[in-house]
Amino acid sequence: MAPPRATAPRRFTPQLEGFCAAASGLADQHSADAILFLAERPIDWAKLQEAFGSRTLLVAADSEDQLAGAHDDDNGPGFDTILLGMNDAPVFERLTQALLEAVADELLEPGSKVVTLYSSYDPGVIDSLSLIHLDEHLGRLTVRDLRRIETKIPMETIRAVIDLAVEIGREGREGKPIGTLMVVGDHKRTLELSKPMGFDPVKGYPASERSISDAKVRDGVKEIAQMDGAFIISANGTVVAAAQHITAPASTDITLSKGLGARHWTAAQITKATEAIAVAVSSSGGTVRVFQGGEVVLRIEPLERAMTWREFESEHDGDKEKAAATADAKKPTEKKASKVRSKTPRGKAAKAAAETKPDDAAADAGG
Ligand SMILES: Nc1ncnc2c1ncn2[C@@H]1O[C@H](COP(=O)(O)OP(=O)(O)OP(=O)(O)O)[C@@H](O)[C@H]1O
Repeated sequence: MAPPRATAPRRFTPQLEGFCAAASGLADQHSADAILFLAERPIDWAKLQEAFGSRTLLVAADSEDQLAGAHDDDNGPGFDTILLGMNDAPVFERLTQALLEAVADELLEPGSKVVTLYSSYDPGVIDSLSLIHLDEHLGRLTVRDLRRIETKIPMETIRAVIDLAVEIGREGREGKPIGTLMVVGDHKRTLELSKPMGFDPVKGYPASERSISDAKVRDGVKEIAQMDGAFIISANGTVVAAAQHITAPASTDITLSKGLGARHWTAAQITKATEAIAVAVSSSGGTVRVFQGGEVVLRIEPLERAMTWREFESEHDGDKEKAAATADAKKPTEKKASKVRSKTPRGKAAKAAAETKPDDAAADAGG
């Protein structure tokens, strides 16, 4: 394990000044959307802001100590901050996580260009600069990303459901976009918080004919997804019920971005009330959002290139996690994915996105 990084304030050295100027120049030359500063200790934040002028600056760090004074509620300059808690991870993993979280918190668009400033050779000294195109960088969804969704539900089931959701979001049905909601795991409790909306098309079929690992069942799910309501899927991947109205209680400590309606609030609420994971496909745009514990933990954008489940080799424990290339990855028009873990203090931009409370959403959705 790496030693904890020092948190004594860093001097604004001529080298740091030089890197800030270089980052600003690079950002201007490439019309970058933001500059991400990976801080390892507090800094003269006012000077940092001065160095970047009106350019959008995000500050990421592993601990609150390292961000001391950088928040807008600290009488500091008020940067958007991202808390990582990945002290012993290699710098490129921390950068990736910072970018993913910035997308999750809507501080960055998934297709943004970002100049990053960080320390890679000399701990605590800013000595490196990169220009990152998020489309390319976040397009590789790793098994490790999914492992961050801590759950008892087998990864195979989660991956199969996400693959299916991504297909539904991309393809729609008969040329029309469709949205849907799939609630996975903790199905007994979820059933208690649901009621049929009418005809349940999977009722009466034996469990062996309702497994989402079966291509025919996946086709059936795509067909049924046009109907109102949610699918309830057990942890082992059996479609337990379809066209269900989820009646999970509204929770006051859920916040979602403005624009997300009843389907997404339902996903947040059912995952707050149970151990389930919910996968929502938006009918407007095909974005897939994965919810756990009442919040979005993964967002997959309907981008142009293939989504790949990349084999990931852990640098920490030597574990080699096999991600079989899915059938999806071989299809020519597949989407790319970006990953989200919402555990950061939400920044200014996210707040500016005027988050709504459940009651507002219910009103928006007409009930
Ligand atoms: N409590 C619920 N249980 C199951 N399905 C629901 C529930 N609430 C809404 N839905 C489904 O979500 C559909 C879309 O609702 P709404 O447009 O308000 O959601 P949304 O979050 O804005 O999703 P989208 O981005 O797809 O429009 C409804 O027609 C219904 O099928």
